[in-house]
Amino acid sequence: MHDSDFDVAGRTAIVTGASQGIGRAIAETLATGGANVAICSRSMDRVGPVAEEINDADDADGQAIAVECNVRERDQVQRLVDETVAEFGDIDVLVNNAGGEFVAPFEEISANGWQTIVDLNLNSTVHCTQLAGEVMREGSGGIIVNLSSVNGQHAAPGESHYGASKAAIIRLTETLAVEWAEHGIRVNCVAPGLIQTPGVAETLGIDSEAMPPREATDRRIGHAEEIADVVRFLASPAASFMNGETITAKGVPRAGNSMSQDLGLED
Ligand SMILES: CCCCCCCCC/C=C/C(=O)SCCNC(=O)CCNC(=O)[C@H](O)C(C)(C)COP(=O)(O)OP(=O)(O)OC[C@H]1O[C@@H](n2cnc3c(N)ncnc32)[C@H](O)[C@@H]1OP(=O)(O)O
Ligand SMILES: NC(=O)C1=CN([C@@H]2O[C@H](COP(=O)(O)OP(=O)(O)OC[C@H]3O[C@@H](n4cnc5c(N)ncnc54)[C@H](OP(=O)(O)O)[C@@H]3O)[C@@H](O)[C@H]2O)C=CC1
Repeated sequence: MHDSDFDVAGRTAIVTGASQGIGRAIAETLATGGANVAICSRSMDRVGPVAEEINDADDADGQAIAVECNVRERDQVQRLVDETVAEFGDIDVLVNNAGGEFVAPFEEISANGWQTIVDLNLNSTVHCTQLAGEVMREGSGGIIVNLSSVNGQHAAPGESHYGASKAAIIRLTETLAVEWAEHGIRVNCVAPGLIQTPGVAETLGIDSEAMPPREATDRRIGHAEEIADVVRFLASPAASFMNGETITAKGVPRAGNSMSQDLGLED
């Protein structure tokens, strides 16, 4: 009989942007599975309590450290990598989760506005992947999971900067899967549909109290934990034959951009 291996126990994972939302759920899920996690956000006041909560939790076997790091700044990413190695000895998994956007028509996005979103989503992924990847290449390989979006796969109005940066992440994932296979590094990607997070609540004003449970199969907005579980799969040996892939997680399959449908902007 085949014994499946979804185990992440004993691994060390960096999760960027983990003070709330999807990143926080990923950190909690990996730690519950026994992984040690190094989590970051721009503010120690916000990310520190998440690490404390993980370290205090009875059901999380893994340990957590919090690092203040703006992933748009390469020198700060280097410190995140160095502190992770100093604390846990190695980096097995990198989850490039930190990201964000504002919604605006293309003609109203200034040069700095465009640069900000590309830096936040794409260039931050480059910094983290190059610097953590160096540790992985010098060691015994590793696993990288990038966060794209259905907006990186399909067009949506007001999302030109975000969509372009998230589409680029998909192609970067595919390219690195080819380039770094010889180093024992797997690189995959998750493309979520609309997920209820504090960031989305802030951007779109969606009420988090009205969420149907995860078991519901109707048209609905997703839970952060439903993305975290996909990431945990990709971070485990069960995904050993997956490299360069993008897994879409958007609930009931529909053609086109599910987000605008979720928001009632399309049938
Ligand atoms: C069909 C429907 C589907 C709708 C589909 C909806 C999809 C939702 C999917 C969700 C995806 C997510 O990532 S959810 C998570 C999203 N949540 C967040 O991103 C919340 C956090 N947001 C932020 O921190 C900010 O919004 C963000 C801009 C990203 C970073 O802020 P910063 O302080 O670094 O930057 P700022 O200095 O404020 O701004 C930098 C430049 O950007 C410009 N800028 C900032 N906000 C702007 C705005 N609303 N409109 C125009 N321009 C803007 C500023 O004017 C500046 O340019 P100049 O004036 O020229 O200097
Ligand atoms: N929610 C959704 O519907 C979807 C989300 N995604 C993607 O999933 C990821 C997470 O989204 P979501 O959880 O909704 O986002 P949130 O806005 O809820 O959380 C974003 C997290 O990233 C951190 N962060 C933001 N900027 C930086 C930075 N420069 N450096 C370090 N940390 C940063 C924030 O912490 P702090 O403010 O403390 O710095 C926070 O912890 C993003 O890449 C997003 O694009 C993709 C598709 C859909």
